Amino acid sequence: MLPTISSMKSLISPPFSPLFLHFPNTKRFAFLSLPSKKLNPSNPKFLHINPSMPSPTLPITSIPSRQSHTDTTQSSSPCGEIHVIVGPMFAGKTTTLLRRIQAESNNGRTAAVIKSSKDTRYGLDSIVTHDGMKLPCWPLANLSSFRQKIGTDAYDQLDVIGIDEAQFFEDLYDFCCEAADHDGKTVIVAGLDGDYLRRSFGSVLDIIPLANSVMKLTARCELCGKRALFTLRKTDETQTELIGGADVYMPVCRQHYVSGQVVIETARSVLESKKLQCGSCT
Ligand SMILES: Nc1ncnc2c1ncn2[C@@H]1O[C@H](COP(=O)(O)OP(=O)(O)O)[C@@H](O)[C@H]1O
Ligand SMILES: Cc1cn([C@H]2C[C@H](O)[C@@H](COP(=O)(O)O)O2)c(=O)[nH]c1=O
Ligand SMILES: [Zn+2]
Repeated sequence: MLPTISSMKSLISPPFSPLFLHFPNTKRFAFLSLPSKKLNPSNPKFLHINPSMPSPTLPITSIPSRQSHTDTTQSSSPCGEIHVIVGPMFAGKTTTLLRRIQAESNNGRTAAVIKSSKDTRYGLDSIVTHDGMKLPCWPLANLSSFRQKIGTDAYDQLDVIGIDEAQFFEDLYDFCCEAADHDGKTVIVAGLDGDYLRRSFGSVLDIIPLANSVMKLTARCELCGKRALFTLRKTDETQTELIGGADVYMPVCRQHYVSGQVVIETARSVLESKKLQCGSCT
């Protein structure tokens, strides 16, 4: 069963700033406020996205190990990286982003995480996964405001920038170019590749040519348990951007996406013809 917001609160210990810089005698990984059982590397959930979920479908390339990271402090010209995590809703994108950020932080790198301020589901200043893991973040309307929001000095000291809900940022491409190519940051981006109609969503697919690695995750089809590649919208709303969770969306396999869309579209046209008939009665 998914945790409710109130039960999630009991998992949360949020006294941390979204950005932890070099504090003497302070381990920088402390800034993650995850349930401790999930932070324990001996817990199988730590190493695998979720035993209840299928493993990721073939990554185009896998995210490289820490050893392969360029040490930007040794280099005269900064050399950043871009890693992209995509998939339908409930696939574990936020979970993966969060674990990756934690791993970077454990390796002594300084990290900050950004999410879109459009998503106010769990309060503005936290990223929360569908199963209740949480970390502080910078809620922003656009990425170009990030440097000014955290301050230039803090930005310069950052090694790693995580971006969640990347589909909502119009300036994703320019920000990633600038951060990785010019500023030497490692940028880890998580977002939906497709919307509920399986159309390319925002600029997520545009940054694939910039990326060091791309990982497509899958969820479990809510109707048959097979790998879910797509997100089905259960309501009749048609705008592209519609914030919601399991109340509005469900992960589905290809077969159930197609049959689900047929059901939803048939229901919609029946309702519309009923409305028309009613209108002609009066
Ligand atoms: N149909 C579902 N409804 C609600 N939660 C789900 C569903 N399927 C999987 N989950 C949970 O969501 C978790 C993934 O959450 P999260 O990392 O926030 O995914 P994403 O960012 O891809 O939407 C899974 O580990 C699982 O516990
Ligand atoms: C498919 C689809 C999703 N959205 C919204 C719904 C959620 O608020 C986010 C996705 O969150 P997650 O971390 O990937 O679970 O995007 C939307 O606005 N339009 C869509 O078509
Ligand atoms: Zn299915």
